[in-house]
Amino acid sequence: MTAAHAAQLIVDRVSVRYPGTAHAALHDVSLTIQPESLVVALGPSGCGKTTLLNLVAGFIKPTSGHITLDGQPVDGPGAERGVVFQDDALLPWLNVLDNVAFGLQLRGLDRREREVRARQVLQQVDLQGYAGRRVWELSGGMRQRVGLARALAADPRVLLMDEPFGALDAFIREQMQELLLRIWRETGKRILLITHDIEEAVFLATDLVLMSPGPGRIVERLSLDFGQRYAAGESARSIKSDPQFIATREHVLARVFAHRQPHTSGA
Ligand SMILES: Nc1ncnc2c1ncn2[C@@H]1O[C@H](COP(=O)(O)OP(=O)(O)OP(=O)(O)O)[C@@H](O)[C@H]1O
Repeated sequence: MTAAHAAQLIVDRVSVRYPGTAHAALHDVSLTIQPESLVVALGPSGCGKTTLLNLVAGFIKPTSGHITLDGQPVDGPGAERGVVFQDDALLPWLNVLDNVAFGLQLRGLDRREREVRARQVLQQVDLQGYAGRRVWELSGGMRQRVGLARALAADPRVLLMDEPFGALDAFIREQMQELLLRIWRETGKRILLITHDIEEAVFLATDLVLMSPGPGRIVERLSLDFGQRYAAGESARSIKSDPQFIATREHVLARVFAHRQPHTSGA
């Protein structure tokens, strides 16, 4: 193993075919997530985004190909890969603090250590005043922040985010994107995020991977710096009204439409 491979998440020529399906859900997909990069996989429904994330999370295994994190094979779920789901997947009978601390209990930290760590990450997601609240008392955006805090609590090497803002309204969604960029800058975590929202993808990604269905595959890769500009202090409004941002968004939009599966009549 080279030193360069030691600090990367590598998806190497991975294919997945679910039993009884006509097309591979993923065909020959390769992807490298470098330190401090924020990789966004974007594509229409059915292009294999969730399959890709579930592979990296270790929830499913590839039919062929390999995945390694920092030189170690990924062959099941692990605490070094923190997952944030679209529906927050919180435990409704626990309060906010205990939801965030839950995974730490499984890892053997004592009560005091768990609480200190949970309060620290709640502060990172701007929820310091909400530790004692029940999760059903929170708005959707707040619940997603608890989900993010829970994933961060274990100090994972990679954050995996499956349409994390998909259920939120447009205003809260933008706030969450900005919060994510702030946390990314503060923690330097590698992030793999999947979305079907083009503006979100262009705004957040350092590496944008465009996917297409039938079979699910990567059709284009772009290196972008809009998220880095936000993290460096430029306002989201100024970035999103920059002609370069608009041109990139339009390019991506055209590519996504060009690769949509044709609509089957009668389907
Ligand atoms: N467990 C499964 N069994 C059989 N086929 C599956 C299974 N999971 C996904 N698929 C199929 O694999 C393909 C890719 O699905 P996947 O959910 O990864 O795509 P996606 O891009 O995340 O879609 P969406 O945006 O709708 O969630 C689709 O054709 C889907 O129907």
